[in-house]
Amino acid sequence: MLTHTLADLGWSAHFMQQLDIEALETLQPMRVSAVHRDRLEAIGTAGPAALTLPGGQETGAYAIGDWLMVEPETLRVITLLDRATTLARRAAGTDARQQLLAANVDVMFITTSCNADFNPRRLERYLALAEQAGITPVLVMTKADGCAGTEAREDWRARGEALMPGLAVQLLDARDPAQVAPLTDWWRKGQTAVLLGSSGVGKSTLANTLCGGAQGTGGIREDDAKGRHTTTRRDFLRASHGGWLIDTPGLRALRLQAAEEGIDAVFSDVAELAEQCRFSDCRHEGEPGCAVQAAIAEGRLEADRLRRWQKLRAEDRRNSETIAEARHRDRQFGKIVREAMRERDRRGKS
Ligand SMILES: Nc1nc2c(ncn2[C@@H]2O[C@H](COP(=O)(O)OP(=O)(O)OP(=O)(O)O)[C@@H](O)[C@H]2O)c(=O)[nH]1
Ligand SMILES: [Zn+2]
Repeated sequence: MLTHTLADLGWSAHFMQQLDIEALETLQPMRVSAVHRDRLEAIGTAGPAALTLPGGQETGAYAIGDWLMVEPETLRVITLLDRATTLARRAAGTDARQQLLAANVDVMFITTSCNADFNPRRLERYLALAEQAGITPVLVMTKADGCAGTEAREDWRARGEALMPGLAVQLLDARDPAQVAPLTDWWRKGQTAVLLGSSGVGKSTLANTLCGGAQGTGGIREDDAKGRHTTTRRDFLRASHGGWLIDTPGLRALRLQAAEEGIDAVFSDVAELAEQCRFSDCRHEGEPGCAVQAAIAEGRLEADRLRRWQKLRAEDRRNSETIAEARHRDRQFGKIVREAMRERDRRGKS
């Protein structure tokens, strides 16, 4: 059986410093590799294990990639360590609760193709998400083999690089291991990456090339309890260079929320200009002394980029407001419940 050191699994000072000597001597760190409704799967230096939760706890509070301190004999989860990074999304429908998708992610491979899939608005959303979460984004542009010549390739690269100042961009054929290998420049041994991108851009192909055929697209075949073959998807994959890839369906299409700082990081060129406007509440719509409009007039900034920044900020504000409103509603509901209980107590006493 393949065993890993803690460093192989992504352990770092961030987690170490949360522990005292006693915890280090008596408990064992393990990393969550799968979250099921009733149990967790995790990997430690002694290998993989299924873990039980302390009485009555649900697995919803845990995410793939989490670090836990576990009692070695009983395999009981004792503590969940503070995350270095968190990826979450709003639960479906009107429910504004957060659904955890992945924890302790270092790199986000934002995947698009050198064709009509390339959509700045969508890609900027993903970039803002990464920036907001403190995860390094890398733009992976697949199907570069379809480009007609070097000029076309460089054209695509330039379009990728224009999405955010300083963005790392990699053009490649997702099926070719040699072209995929440079991604490890941003994704070292023990580090954890996620794949984001729309359907058909080559995420499964990329996962396959990165992690070796068996673990990618179709999942692995396992015998279930009745001896049947079942194909299970694995969401926590080990790449050949020793990095980890979290590839869960929920992650593949994330929506933006409460990401104002992330958005401004992606549009730092526009945000910096906006700070130089004469009026601090400048709407950049023709007010005097508008540095943004001046930059557009001088050809230093694309007018489209300003529009996309404004739209994204507005969208984020809308989504974030609904969360705040939902929290308010929850508090109101809690108040009603407490009042009802007090009323019941009063009646009980009289
Ligand atoms: N020529 C070429 N084809 C590619 C490349 N990457 C992916 N493909 C092909 O594109 C198709 C879609 O790739 P997938 O890996 O299934 O895409 P996906 O992003 O996983 O799609 P979903 O599972 O729907 O999210 C497949 O036929 C791949 O073989 C590439 O870099 N070059
Ligand atoms: Zn302005």
